[in-house]
Order: sequence, then C-alpha cells, then structure tokens
Amino acid sequence: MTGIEAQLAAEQQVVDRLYARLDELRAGTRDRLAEVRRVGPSGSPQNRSERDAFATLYEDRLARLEAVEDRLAFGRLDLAEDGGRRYIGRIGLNDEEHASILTDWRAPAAQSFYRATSANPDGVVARRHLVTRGRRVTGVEDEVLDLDVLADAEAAERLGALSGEGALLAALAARRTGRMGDIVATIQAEQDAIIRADLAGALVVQGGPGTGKTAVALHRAAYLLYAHRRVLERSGVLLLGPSRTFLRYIDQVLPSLGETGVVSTTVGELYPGVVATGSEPDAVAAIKGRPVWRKIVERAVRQRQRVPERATTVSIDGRTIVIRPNDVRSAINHARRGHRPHNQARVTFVRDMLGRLAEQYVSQLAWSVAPDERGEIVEELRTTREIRVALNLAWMPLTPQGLISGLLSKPARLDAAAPELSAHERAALLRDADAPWTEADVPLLDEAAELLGEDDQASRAQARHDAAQRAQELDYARQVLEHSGAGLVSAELLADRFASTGPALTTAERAAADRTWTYGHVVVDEAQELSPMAWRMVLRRVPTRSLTVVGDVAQTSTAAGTRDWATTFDRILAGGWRLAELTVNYRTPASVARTAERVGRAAGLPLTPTTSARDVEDALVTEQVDAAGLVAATVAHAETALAAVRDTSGAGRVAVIATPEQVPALAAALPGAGLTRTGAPDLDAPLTVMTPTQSKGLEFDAVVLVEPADVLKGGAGDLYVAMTRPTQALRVVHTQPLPAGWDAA
Ligand SMILES: Nc1ncnc2c1ncn2[C@@H]1O[C@H](COP(=O)(O)OP(=O)(O)OP(=O)(O)O)[C@@H](O)[C@H]1O
Repeated sequence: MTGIEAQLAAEQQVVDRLYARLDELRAGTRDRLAEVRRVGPSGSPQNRSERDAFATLYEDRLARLEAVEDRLAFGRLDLAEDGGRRYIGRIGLNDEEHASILTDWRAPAAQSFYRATSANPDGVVARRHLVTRGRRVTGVEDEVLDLDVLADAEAAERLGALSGEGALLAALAARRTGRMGDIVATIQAEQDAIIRADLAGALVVQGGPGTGKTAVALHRAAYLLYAHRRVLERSGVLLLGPSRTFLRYIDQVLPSLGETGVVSTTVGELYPGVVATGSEPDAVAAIKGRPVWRKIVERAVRQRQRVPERATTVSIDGRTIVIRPNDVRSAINHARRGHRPHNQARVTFVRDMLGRLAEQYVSQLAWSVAPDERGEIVEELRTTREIRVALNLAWMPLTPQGLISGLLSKPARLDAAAPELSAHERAALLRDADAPWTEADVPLLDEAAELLGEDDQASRAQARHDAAQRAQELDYARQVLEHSGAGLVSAELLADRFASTGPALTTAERAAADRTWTYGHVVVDEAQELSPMAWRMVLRRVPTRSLTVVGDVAQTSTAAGTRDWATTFDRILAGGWRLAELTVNYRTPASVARTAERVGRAAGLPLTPTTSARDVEDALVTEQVDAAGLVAATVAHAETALAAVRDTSGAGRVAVIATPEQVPALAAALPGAGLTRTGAPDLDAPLTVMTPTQSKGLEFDAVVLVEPADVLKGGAGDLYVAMTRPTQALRVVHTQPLPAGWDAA
C-alpha cells in the first residue's frame, strides 16, 4: 500500500464508524417514532396532542439525521496539544460513551477549521479536507499550518497527498444542478467571520456578484439556530428572498445543514392570506414604495372616521333621538385620544355615542332609570338599524384589503389621502377595485393592518383564557420532560406543540400563518430590491432588529430599491447597523467578471470591486450577427454550450438571458427550454430562458446573453446581473454595438 492509500484506508475506517453511528441514531429515532404512532388514535385530547407533539419531534429529528448523509464528515484538525485530532462534519456525533467523535461545523471547536492560517495557526498543526463520494473516502487534501511540523516524517507524506486542485477550486468548477449546494466544507475566513457574527443587531453584508452572500446568509441562519437554539427555535427565523424561483433554488441548503425550521418567503407573500399575482410598471411600484405612504395610509384611515354634515333623527318608542354632528365629533376625538388602532378605537367611539344617545332617551322619560334598565336602553339603541348605519358611516369597521383597494380605486379618496403625490402620480396608481394585488401593495396592506387592528373584544377574552391554559401546559410539559428525558427540546417548545390542535404545528408553520408573529432573527437576501415601505413591513416582524441583510447595491433593478445602504438604514435603523464586505467572487471567471465590472462602471453603477477566485479559458465569447440571424445564433450557442457543460449525471445548466420582449420568441425557438406553467424558468431543466430579473441570485455553468444593448436599456443593474451568472462561459449574441466599457483595456 502506498502512503496515500494507507491514509485513505485509515480515513475510511473513521468515516465508516461515523456513518455506523449515524445509522444507529436513525434507527433509534425510527423505533421511537413507531412506538409513539403505535399508540393509535384513542385517548383523551391531552394524550392525543402529547402523542402528536412527540411524533413531530421525532419526525423532525429523523429528517435532520437523513439530511446529513452527503459528506457527513469533511474535515480534520490535527491539534498541537497532545497530538489531538478532531473530525469536523455537518452535525455533532457522540459515541455510546458520550465522547465526541464528530464536531458540528458550527461549534466553537470547529472554528479553526475555517479561520486558522499559517500566520495564526490557533493551535492547529494541520488541516485536512476529506473528499468523499457517497460513503467512500476518495481523497484527502492537507494544509500544514505549523511549519515546524515539516520536520516530521508523517508530514512529508501528507504533503505528498495534496490533491493538486484544492477542495475550493473543485467546488467552484463543479457542474451546477439547478439547486444551490452548501459550502460547509470550504467556507473562507472572511465568510466565516460573518457567519459567526453576534446575533444582536443588524448586520448588512455588501458584496459583488458571486461573493457568496446567499451562501453566507444561509450558513449564518444555520449557525444562529445552532448557537442560539433556545431562543430561535421558539421565535423562529425568517428568510426573505426575491422570488419563488430563487427560494426553490436555495431550498436544499438549510436541510443539508440539518436545519428545517426556517420560514422562507418573499415580500409579496409576507401578508398571510394575500397572494400578489398582479403586475404593474416599475414606476408605479416605485411610487408605492415611498416612505410617504406611512402618512397616506394613516390619513386614509382617519378619513374613514367622519363627522356627518347633517343631524340624523331617529324615533324609538315614540321618543326622538338625534345623532348630532357635534356629538359625533366629540366621540371621534375622544376615541382617537386613546391612540389605539381604528377597529379597536371604534369600540370606544360606539360606546361613547351610545352613551350620549341613551342620555337623550333617558331625559325624555318621566321616571329615573336603574342601571340595568339603562343597559337595556343602550342595547336597544345599538340594535336600531338607523343608528347602526349612522354610527358605521361615522366610523366604519375596516379590513386592510377594503381600505387599500378603496384608496387605489376611488380617485376622490386617493386625492384626499395623498396630497404629497402629484396628480400625475395619483392617476398612475388608479386601478380597478378587484384588480389582483401586486407585490408593492403588500407593504401597504401591512401598514393598513397595523393602523386598523382587529376588533379585539373576542380575541382579548380568548387571550385571557389562553394564558391560563398555557401555564397548565407548560407545567405539564416540564413534568413530561422530567420523566421522558426527551433532550434537545425545551419545555416551552413542547408546550407549544401540545397546545396546537390538529396535526402538531411547528414554529415555522405557526409563524408563517400569523401576520403579527415576531421572529427572533430575519435574513433578507437580494436586499437591495426592498422599498422603504417593504423595510417597514420587515422590521415589524423583528422588533429586536436582529437582522442579516445581504445584497449588492450595484445589482438593484427596481426603482424603489436601495443604491446606498447608509441612506436606507441610517433612517430606519438609526445607528443600529454594521456593514461587512465580501470581495472574492467565487462564481464568475475573472475575464467575465472584469468585463462586467467595466461595463457596470461605464454605466455609473456603484460597484464593489471583486477579485475572482479563478479564470476559465475562453470564458467570454461574443458574436455579432444581423437582426435576421439573432435567434438562430442564440439557439446555436445555447446548444453548443449545453453539449459542453452537460455531464452523465445530469448536471450542467445553461440559461439564455434576454429582455422580456425577446424571451417569448427565444423560448419558441428553443423547444428544449424549460419553463414552468406560469412561464417562470424551470430550474430542473438543463436549458432555460429568462429575463435578467428572473436570473437574479441564480447561477448557471453557461449563459447566452442576447443583445446586451437592449438589456442595458432596462437598467445597468440588470445587465450587470445577467453578465455575472455563469460559472464557466458567457456567450454574447448581438446586433447592436456592445455597451460602453466592454472592450476597454
Ligand atoms: N467558500 C466557498 N466555497 C465554495 N463555493 C463557494 C464559496 N463561497 C461561495 N461559493 C459559491 O459561489 C457561488 C456564488 O455564491 P452566492 O450565490 O452565494 O453569491 P452571491 O454573492 O449571493 O451572488 P449574487 O449577488 O450574484 O447573487 C455559489 O455557487 C456558491 O456555492
């Protein structure tokens, strides 16, 4: 056996033991789950919900154990102290005697795997990357950090085992599958510092394309869930991405890191019960994104609290009751003074008005009225139709949908509520009352929901009842835990699960269904696209302001988005945010990235310069054709690129990126191009066609970019995004001259 073979064999033994332990844990969890399920559907509701809670717990645990199969262990640290050795993997594992055999990559003991350098070895003599295929160890790659060790014979052998292409470069050059993978084995030091940053406060990460912002944001979510499990497991973590396609692209990363409980959604879906399917010009969305809507919505609400012009006279049992404008005005002012939401303050208004009307009634009686008789009078007044109508007209109970739809479809209401907007802008906003909601409407609905509140009489009674019940459940959960030693889960979480009726709901499910849920941490990706109103909605979800915000102000494509973080955050997070930067582009070959930066700079984008981790030969090819040949040339490039990047396992992805106007013709000419039924790009297809906006956040082995001059007209950020999507090759087909900056040296 050669030295390398012997080392592989030794590592294989270790890895075999780790997988054996994983299998044991899986089998144990499966047995427990089967045991819980065997109990059958009988028993008291308490027993049933307890069983459901445990079943969910074991299902979660099993899902976590199943998800870490691939590259369970990927690293080894050889420590200076006592010749110790530590294996690093996706999760931590202990043997039967509770001794650690695998260290979770997120544990403090794993940090030096990512941070140690030869200048600062941090007690590490050598770091080894294990290359595995399935459960087989196929290679090792060593870095010796403590050079003194070179004197020893084993080290010399180790250096002989260096795999030539490092684990990082191998990962960067790997064929893409349409789904993002984790980077847990090759996180770089500048990324690790962000991943492990404190939970408190808002961390804004600015970085050019391909610098790993998405990867870092996801690994940070997994890290925070590990390091602050007690807090975050109950409050939940929210991940906001730019589109459903993007969320699909990243949806396997967190499970592969053993985390399944993060709520991922888009701004358009953040308001439960509303699906934003409508579209509108970017200029209209930009108007709706302005901070002035805080005032406009507030005014729109107040304008639905109205003093009538004339008195209304109602006759009840022969007595005359007059609803006087002055009384209504006083009652409105009184109700407003409580600063409660509209629907809650309405209760005060109605009570006040009924009190005044009851006074009128009583003053017409010849006898004095006992308190319970007075109550009956108030009730009679309350249920008299004319009075109900008059009080409703003065203070209508409102839904957010009703308020915003009325505002956007009735010119008179909009004119009255939005004097800050020009007549031209107000005209642009008008739409039918039943038009579908757009993404930019959602923050307005959320704003309205805040100001309107619910009619909360019933819910307050329910809350009192729930609090008493909760105390009982918590007490019971503590007893269950004492006896069952379920581990890993807190009494609070178990009580949450007992409490939920029907199938036990997870924190994520409950959070996603509740508009007023406040999360323990929120991660926002492609954050440059959020409007000021969208930020208000997001911040409402996280009163602690514990946020990870990642984005690139050079890639902004919406007019309402951010071009400068300070302008956005100094106002809404006054002083409470910190900026980190990522500078190495792990995706795009250097020659492509340099051209993209030159074009972006020539177009005036606020670029963060990046250094590409690698270059690829002939990465950038342009072809000029005449207009008649544009589609055919695109098809030819797409097919050649596909043949070059496809491998036998089905990996390898090509995207044709073009303006929205050109996409239909190109999709028709490329019958193999995958599109979903809604016309969105299908990430599972080897070849797909999309707009620059749809390509945001995604990546492909090769990109065929059609007519960059037209893409540039849609926005320089769009062109910059499109050019920086490929990991291997950018092919450009054009009839018009290439944009400024392209050919400059
Ligand atoms: N440390 C790393 N090891 C291996 N691959 C990495 C590393 N960091 C980033 N990558 C890879 O680089 C690519 C780009 O990463 P990612 O999509 O997170 O970048 P981004 O900054 O969000 O890009 P964009 O702004 O263009 O959307 C991904 O394929 C990612 O897996």
